[in-house]
Amino acid sequence: MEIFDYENVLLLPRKCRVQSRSECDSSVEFGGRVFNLPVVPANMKTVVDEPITEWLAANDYFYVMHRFDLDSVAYAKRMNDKGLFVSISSGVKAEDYSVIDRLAAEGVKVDYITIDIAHGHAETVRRMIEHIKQKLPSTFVIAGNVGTPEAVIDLENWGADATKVGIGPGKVCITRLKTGFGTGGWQLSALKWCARVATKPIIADGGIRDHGDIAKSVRFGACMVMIGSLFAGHEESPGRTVEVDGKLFKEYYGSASDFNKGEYKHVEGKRILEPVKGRLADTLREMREDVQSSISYAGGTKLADIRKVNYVVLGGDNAGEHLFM
Ligand SMILES: NC(=O)C1=CN([C@@H]2O[C@H](COP(=O)(O)OP(=O)(O)OC[C@H]3O[C@@H](n4cnc5c(N)ncnc54)[C@H](OP(=O)(O)O)[C@@H]3O)[C@@H](O)[C@H]2O)C=CC1
Ligand SMILES: Nc1nc2c(ncn2[C@@H]2O[C@H](COP(=O)(O)O)[C@@H](O)[C@H]2O)c(=O)[nH]1
Repeated sequence: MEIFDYENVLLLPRKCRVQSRSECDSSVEFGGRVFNLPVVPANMKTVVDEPITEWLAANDYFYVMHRFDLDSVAYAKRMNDKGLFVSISSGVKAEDYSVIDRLAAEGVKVDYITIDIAHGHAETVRRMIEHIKQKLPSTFVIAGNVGTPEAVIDLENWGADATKVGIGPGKVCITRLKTGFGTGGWQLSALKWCARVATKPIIADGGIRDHGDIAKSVRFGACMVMIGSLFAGHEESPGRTVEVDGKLFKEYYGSASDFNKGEYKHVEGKRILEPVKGRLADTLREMREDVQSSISYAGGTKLADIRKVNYVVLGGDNAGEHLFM
């Protein structure tokens, strides 16, 4: 099996078919809606909050609200009242079942639910998928996180409408160090491996360091790409602003860090500082331009055309050119 990651793969251009990159369509259909970009900010407390998710929904970007210190039912109702689509997160504990029950009992419309736990290839996730499908049958269910084809096959068979792939590639992740497991360091080839068996959309989650990594994720099978660190350092990001030597930073911490959990138990995340880098809308505009450019290099006009390109693996035992997946 080939092992590679974002930093040692490059995609190969094909003859250009457009006169301007503005002709390239970066939009993606996901769960019955069309979004401007195949990109979603991570459902983490230092990445999204209510105002950011409102802005994303109102401007045709996909979002997943986090589930920490939040009344998800009240949040979903507020989004309903504003006429915005609802996309929330769920765990698998008793309190998460009661959230689903309340949403159903109170008739709250929920468009997307992401079941998001550390080790998503688990019977607990199977039971939660079944519960959501029974109580909220029209809700699109995303389940994860996983890192193997076996897990993708199981989650799909258990009723998930999409799976989220990535165990440990995140910038504030320490799962690899604490447990010895994960896809950190080979996330892109793990994605490729999972996409080969998937029959439903995959969200590639974690490890994106540059905008070009979005096109690489699409090339290797992602329909959507979840990003934390690249979004965490904006002026409106919810993380605390910290000044160091006259420079402004935003706090970015893992959902499984003691900073998020409030205690040091089963900690698999850390805290870092991200330099403040302007407004979120400007980054999204630049990402869109970069993805449009990626599509043009792929010799295409739409996102799916990126899937057709060849690639090279730079350095290491797997180095060489690859004609197809
Ligand atoms: N993508 C990634 O690499 C990772 C992401 N995270 C993120 O951190 C957040 C918190 O995750 P998590 O702690 O799972 O959520 P929760 O604290 O909601 O825990 C979910 C449930 O799963 C159990 N659980 C968690 N990990 C394992 C495991 N390895 N084996 C068996 N049971 C487990 C927990 O029990 P108990 O705590 O008693 O074991 C708990 O009952 C999530 O948003 C998650 O996505 C966390 C780690 C890795
Ligand atoms: N192992 C851990 N992974 C975590 C934790 N908190 C979040 N995450 C994952 O990271 C991505 C974001 O990755 P990035 O490289 O874009 O910054 C996020 O979507 C989660 O899947 C954690 O505490 N431990």
